[in-house]
Amino acid sequence: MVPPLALDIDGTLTTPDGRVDPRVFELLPDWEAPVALATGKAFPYPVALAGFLGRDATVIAENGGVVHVGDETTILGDSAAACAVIETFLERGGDLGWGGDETVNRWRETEVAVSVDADEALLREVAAAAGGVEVVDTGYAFHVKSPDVNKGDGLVRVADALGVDPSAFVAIGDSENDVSTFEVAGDSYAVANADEAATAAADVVLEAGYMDGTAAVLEALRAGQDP
Ligand SMILES: O=C(O)COP(=O)(O)O
Ligand SMILES: [Mg+2]
Repeated sequence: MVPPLALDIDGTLTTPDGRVDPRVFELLPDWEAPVALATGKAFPYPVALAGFLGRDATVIAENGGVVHVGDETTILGDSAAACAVIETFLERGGDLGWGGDETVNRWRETEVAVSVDADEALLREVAAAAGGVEVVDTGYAFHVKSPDVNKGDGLVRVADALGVDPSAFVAIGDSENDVSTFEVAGDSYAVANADEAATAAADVVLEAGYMDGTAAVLEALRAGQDP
């Protein structure tokens, strides 16, 4: 029997150049246990991925700000403090770095994502002065979010709704926004490209990066082996 999964998306189910690795579509559609997609991306992205996998949308989005399980969506984060920080950041000459009519934040409900090419020092200075927010660096974006939500708490909520012990989950991820998931899941794996925080928090650091690492874990679990 395979375990339930908590899977990060960027850096974990993707290739180094940011594509969804095709093995995602071989390994996950028929996974015979819940698969929670736990991501910093805005809510529609993991919902779409789950849909294209032919699976129920079991989703922790926006770093835990939005959780969807069964037929219920719960908004846990509050974007007010993050939006105030972004307003000041922009007033002080900062730029989100996504270009014109960007789609990174268009459907984001509880936090604001800023490009890794943006002025990090200014963003952190404004965030620290305002308080009530944290800046999380996923390697793909800086997320200005409420410190009161995270993927791990989202996973507890998902597990409760599914009637599964959170420690039954196997988690795989690559960055500091996965640390809370690793703390909740029974077994945690950091892919080889993981940042320092994820590497330190994981039970196991994989030899292979991106989906090469993730696929190795999933294939072993499917074969009933210890990854
Ligand atoms: O949205 C990001 O910055 C990273 O997304 P991830 O949590 O799926 O890696
Ligand atoms: Mg990631």
